[in-house]
Amino acid sequence: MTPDTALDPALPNPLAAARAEIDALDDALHDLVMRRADVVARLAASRAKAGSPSPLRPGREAMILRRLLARHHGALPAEALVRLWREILAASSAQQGGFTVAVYARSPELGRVAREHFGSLTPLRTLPTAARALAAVAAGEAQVAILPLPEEAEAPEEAWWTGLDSPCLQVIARLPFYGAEPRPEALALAPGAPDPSGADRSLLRIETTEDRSRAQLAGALTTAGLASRMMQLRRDGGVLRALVEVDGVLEAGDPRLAALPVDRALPLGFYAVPERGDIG
Ligand SMILES: O=C(O)C(=O)C[C@]1(C(=O)O)C=C[C@@H](O)C=C1
Repeated sequence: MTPDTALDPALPNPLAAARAEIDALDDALHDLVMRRADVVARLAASRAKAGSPSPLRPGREAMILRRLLARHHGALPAEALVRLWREILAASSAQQGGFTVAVYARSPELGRVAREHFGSLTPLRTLPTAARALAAVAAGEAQVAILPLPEEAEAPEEAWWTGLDSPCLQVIARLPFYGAEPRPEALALAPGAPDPSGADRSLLRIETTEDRSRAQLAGALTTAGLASRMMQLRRDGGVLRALVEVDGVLEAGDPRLAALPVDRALPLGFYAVPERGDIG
């Protein structure tokens, strides 16, 4: 079967011929999807991932999507490819026991971002605050929390990162993973460490009781080998807290943290750098 840009007018019924070709392709796709699910079933039965709170591996998912996007061509929009695979990956997690997602949908768009990422069948629980979503995960009622990406201008009570109890809960993904359309962004948090994707960024909370300027903190971070891509500052009583984004994977025990002249430097997790491709 050679791909063509037009139906073949030489055929007695070009529409029927194209539909027969689509039916054959659907059967081949269906066979492959069923084969993929068999491999996932073997993976689940092998207990290779036993003991983890959920089957979700966002770093591995990011690697799969990046690889497919890099080889993608033709008429199917890349965004449609990602939507198809998000459903496949969600179904694959469901096959392995699944998980529930607690969403602080500060805006309806954020709920939509969560739904698109986790597919149409993953249970989503919408909660009225970030604290309630985090508490649902801490209590085991959900395995993943979706919270708005922090912004410096937001009200103090919205700044959930200032009290995040890491490493009990860590940032594991940034949503949406793909798409050029402006949408509110979210972070996914879960118990346990995230899995690296090969192109990641980490979040770090630093705390100090000394009065430091943004430039002083940025300088100290650079000296320690942790040049910040983004920094948000909060002053609360006598404590200055900064949320810092750095390139790469930063985990507890990293020697660069000990070099920082602050009272506390707490890694909050990391996420696969989203693919911001053009949507044709
Ligand atoms: O690789 C795994 O650990 C899997 O569980 C398989 C798989 C997949 O379907 O490719 C499913 C869910 C994970 O989030 C990542 C990948």
